[in-house]
This record gives sequence, structure tokens and C-alpha cells, in this order.
Amino acid sequence: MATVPAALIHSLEQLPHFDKEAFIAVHAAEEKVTSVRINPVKFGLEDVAHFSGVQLTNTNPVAVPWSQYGFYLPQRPSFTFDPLFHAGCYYVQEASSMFLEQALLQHGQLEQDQKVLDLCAAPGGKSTHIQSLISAGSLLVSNEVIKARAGILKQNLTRWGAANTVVTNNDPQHFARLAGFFDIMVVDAPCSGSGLFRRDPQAINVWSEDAVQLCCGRQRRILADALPALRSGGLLVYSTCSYSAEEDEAIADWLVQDCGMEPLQLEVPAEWQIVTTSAPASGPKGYRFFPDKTKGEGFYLACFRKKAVDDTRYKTAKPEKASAKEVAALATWLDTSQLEVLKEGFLYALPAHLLEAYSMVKANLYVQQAGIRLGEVMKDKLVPDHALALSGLLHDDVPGTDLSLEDAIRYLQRQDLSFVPEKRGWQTVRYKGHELGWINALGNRLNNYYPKELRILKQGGPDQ
Ligand SMILES: C[S@@+](CC[C@H](N)C(=O)[O-])C[C@H]1O[C@@H](n2cnc3c(N)ncnc32)[C@H](O)[C@@H]1O
Repeated sequence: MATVPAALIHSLEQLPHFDKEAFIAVHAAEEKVTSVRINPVKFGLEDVAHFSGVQLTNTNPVAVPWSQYGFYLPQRPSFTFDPLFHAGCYYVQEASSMFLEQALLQHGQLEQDQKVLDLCAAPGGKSTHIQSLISAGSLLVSNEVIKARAGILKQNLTRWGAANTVVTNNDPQHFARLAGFFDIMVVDAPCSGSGLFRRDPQAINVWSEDAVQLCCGRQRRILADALPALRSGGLLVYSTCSYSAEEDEAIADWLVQDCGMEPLQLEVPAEWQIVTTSAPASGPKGYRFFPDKTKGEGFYLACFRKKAVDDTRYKTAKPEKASAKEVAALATWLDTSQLEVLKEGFLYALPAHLLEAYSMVKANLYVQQAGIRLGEVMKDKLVPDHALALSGLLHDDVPGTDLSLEDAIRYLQRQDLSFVPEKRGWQTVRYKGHELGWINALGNRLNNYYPKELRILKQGGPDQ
């Protein structure tokens, strides 16, 4: 049972609409809320009924009110054993965090192409969401300072399959090199994590008032370091999964008073039961999610517009382009006419119009992944990369075999496969029409090319 620390409860009693008894009771009740957000490029709203292992009735799944792509599921299926999860058809995400969508829709001018930075991006919940909301002509830079976590971010964005994303592994202070570059900056800051107590009762053991102080110092440093990279008039979205006012309203006040940010408000229907707060010193509005009021975990979000003007000159360096011969080797696999095919040992592709912006990002940051990794050309032939299979870029006539659930799981476990494909050579395998990855059929042998680092290690199957 999740017992919320008394010191935290005490600190929240001053907040508007804080209902101490209901808050304690909802933590004690141990209800687990499961929500997912679909990838609109791969999965239609009508497909939501197809989650493996979910018993559906006429009344579920239920839409998350503040996100066009979010759904609550009536129970938690085994996502590990759902091939559609591995195909990047959806992301398992806590519902309150999907409120980011409202900030971007209401203030992000998403009808225009935007350069977006997700500064604290791993494992990729906000980044995959942002990618679904921005135009194809926009660029998303997803940054994660911790290298191992940047690896998970890369995996999740590879599954998502979009070409207009770049993963970087930089400290926030490195972003000063890109002064005034971004139109939108999302800072989903590391925090003391009290908003997730219900989902992860272990987090209660590491919570303390000292940890809150440590986090709010770090949050200011991260913001102060990264803000120069936002252009004048650009949008800042700040969020945490902490209930503590020191990490929420006090940071909002500091952004207005010390950083000269202009506070923005959001239109929020009353029936969503989101609590609007005004930070005490200068009044910026913030939006709080309490699990006794909204179906989701604790979350805080506030939005600002930048007024200050920063210098906007940056280093740029042209990435190496693929040779004409290498591009020619791609022709049977994908249409490269709208893409810039680049080379860094392997070939990768970005939307052609993003080359200039990407050149600046590459010259100033440590890029871990950019666009879609296509593979390597050997003896004039492409050895395709896993990311290409998941990208949606492949020609329709690239051969592929639809697998049964059992075979799809064997494939994802990287086991030997027994089915006989119609054609020889490199081809994809699919589940319910969604690409899972590559196999190579060589006469009497089938090689499974699902990446080792992604394979399902868990024992069992969909029903366990
Ligand atoms: C709340 S999590 C981000 C969750 C992510 N936005 C999502 O929706 O999936 C905060 C992230 O900040 C990163 N982080 C930790 N210390 C940091 C620092 N000093 N500067 C920038 N990011 C930091 C953590 O590694 C973590 O990935």
C-alpha cells in the first residue's frame, strides 16, 4: 500500500483544491491505471480494439480527454508479448503526461514547420508524442544527458519510425552553442518523482525534503543552461511529475521573475478536473493533476513565451553525403527523391529540407542517431538496417511475410524460424500488416535479423 510521506502531505495542504483525505485514500487504494498512445502513422483509431490480451467491451477502451491519440485500457496486457508494441504501433504512457498535447496545440503554432527540442527526453514518451503532433517538415531534437538512457530513447524512436527526429546525448549547457535555434523547447525535468508514488511505491523510500531541494536546484540549472537555445518568441513547456511546489510553482515564478519569460495560459474544460494554480510571486498559471481528481498520476505543466533576444549565429558543418552509386543501390527498396541520403559508415536518411538545420545540430551537439538508418551498401547491394523496416519508407513491393502470433514472438525472441517464405533474399516479417524487422531467406536456411539488443528475453508468452 502506498503511504504518502507526512512531510509531503503537509507541504501540499496550502495548494488550491488539495483534498487531503481523497489524496491519501487514492494512494492507499492501489488502483493501477493503464494507458497507451497510438502512433497515428501506423495505427488507426479503429485498431485500438486489437491490443493482444485485452478483453474489450462496448465501453472500453476509453479516450484520454486531453489527447487525440491516448486511450485507457481496461487491464494491463503483456506489452512485451504484443508484437504491435515492438512494431511501434503505440507507446505505453501515463495519461496525465499526455497533457503536453494541449500546450503544443494551443501555443505551438504546429501548422508551421517548427524546430523542437525535447531536452530531457529518455525514454521517449514526450518525444514520440511530439513527433505525432508536429508537421512532417518540422525537426525534433530529442536529447538525453545519460548515455545509457539515450540508448533506450534511440530504440523507442526507431520503433516510432519517423525520419524527422535526431537523438543527441548532451549536457543542457551545450545547447548554448545553438543560441536562438529552437522554436519550441520541452523541459520534462528530472524531479523528486512524488507524482508516481501510486505506480511505483518504492519511490516513496527515496523521497525526502532534501531530495526536493536538490531537484529544484537542478531544475533551475537545466533551464538556465538551455534557455538561450530558444528563439525570441519561442515556446517553453516545463513539466514535472512532482507534487512539490518548490519544483513546480516556484520554478514558474523564477522563470518569469529571473529569466524574463512571459507566462501563458491554457484553455482547460472544467470537466477534466485539472487544478489550475497561480504561482505566488508573479502569478504564472500551472496545471496540476491529482489522481483523486483525474484518471492518471501526479503531473505539473506550465507554458511560457520567451521575450529575450539571443544571438543567432552557429557553427555549421555539412554531413557527408552518400555517393550516387550508393543512392542507386537504394532504388529497389525506397524512394529517395524527397530524402537526403547521408553517410557515416552506414547510410541514413533525413527529409531533404531538414539538411540545413541538421547540419547545425550536427556541428554543435553529439548526435547519436539522425533520421532513419538505412543500412550499408556492400558490393553494390544494400544490407538493410532494422530501422528501415520500421520506417514506413519501404516500397510496397518489398517482399514480406505476415506471421502468426506464435511465429512473431519467436522472431522477436530471435529464435530460429520454421515457416517457408515465398521468395529468397532479404525481406520483412510482419504482424497484422505491421513490419517487425528483417529476415534473409537463403535456400534451405532462414536468418533472423532481429537486433540482439531488442530481443524479448522474458520467458513465457502472451497468456502468461
Ligand atoms: C522525467 S525524465 C524524462 C521523461 C521523458 N521526457 C519521457 O516523457 O519519456 C527526466 C530525464 O532527465 C534526465 N536528466 C537527469 N539529470 C539531468 C540533467 N542534469 N540535465 C538534463 N537531463 C537530466 C534523466 O536522465 C531523465 O531521462
